[in-house]
Amino acid sequence: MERIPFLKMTGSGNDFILIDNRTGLVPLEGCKDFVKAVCRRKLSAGADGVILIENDAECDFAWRFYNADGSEAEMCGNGARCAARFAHLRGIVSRPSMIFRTLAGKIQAHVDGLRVRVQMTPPHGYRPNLNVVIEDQTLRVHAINTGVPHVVLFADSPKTLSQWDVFAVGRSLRYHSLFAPAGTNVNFVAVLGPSQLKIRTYERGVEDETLACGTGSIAAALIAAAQGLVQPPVHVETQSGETLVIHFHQTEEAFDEVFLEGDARVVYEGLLWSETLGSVREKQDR
Ligand SMILES: N[C@@H](CCC[C@H](N)C(=O)O)C(=O)O
Repeated sequence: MERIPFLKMTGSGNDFILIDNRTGLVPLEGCKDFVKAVCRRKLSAGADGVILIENDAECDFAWRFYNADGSEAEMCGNGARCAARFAHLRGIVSRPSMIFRTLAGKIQAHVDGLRVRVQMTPPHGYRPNLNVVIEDQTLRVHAINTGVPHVVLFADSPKTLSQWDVFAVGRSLRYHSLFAPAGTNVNFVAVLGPSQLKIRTYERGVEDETLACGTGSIAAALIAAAQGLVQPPVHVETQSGETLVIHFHQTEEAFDEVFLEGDARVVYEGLLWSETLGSVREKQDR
């Protein structure tokens, strides 16, 4: 394999490896192993996911988004913000406004320096007030699909939120039969004010708590609004300490005009060497 140029970017603590794949440097078939290898922290560049920028006949570009475990996801809000800034920085799209294709649908984005705002596809599959039994406790959760599936649980206070065992509870809900076969991302949320939330997210495909999740923050804002707890625009404080802003219109039947806004930063640029990928693969195979 040749050396592959990439940018490492972070969307509020959700980190990604972005590759301009318009010439097919990374073959899409069988790229699960490649993704798993490059996302392994300490053994490679390490990231929550990989974004491949591809050609598209109709949009400015298309993307393929992969979680760290190699699974492909329909959407990623923080990744979408990084992809838009990457496309602008790399001259793939010279205009600050662009449209790109994802498996969830077309995404419009606007880049203003570090700040990127993306318009999301319409949320669907809202299932409020589900009582879910895990081990000896019954949890009240609310489900929604904001491009990928999410559930939201509300904590009584920021202190309760900080004490929650996000890994254990998140993992139990992620694999709960109620959300099978796709599984779900799991968001733990505290209300801080009339337009302010704090969030912790267990991410499907990373299989751990991440420092931020864009579609999860949107799910939290929409569900909190539906429950009468907040009003837009909603500021969501993530585990990285950075804040995401969620804009939307709420009607009696639906939410529309849903936007996610926040910073998308470049951490470094580099070349992936195949020797690293090879050694990681050998270790995984053992
Ligand atoms: N972190 C992302 C969501 C990425 C996809 C997710 N892990 C899944 O597989 O559903 C975001 O910022 O939205």
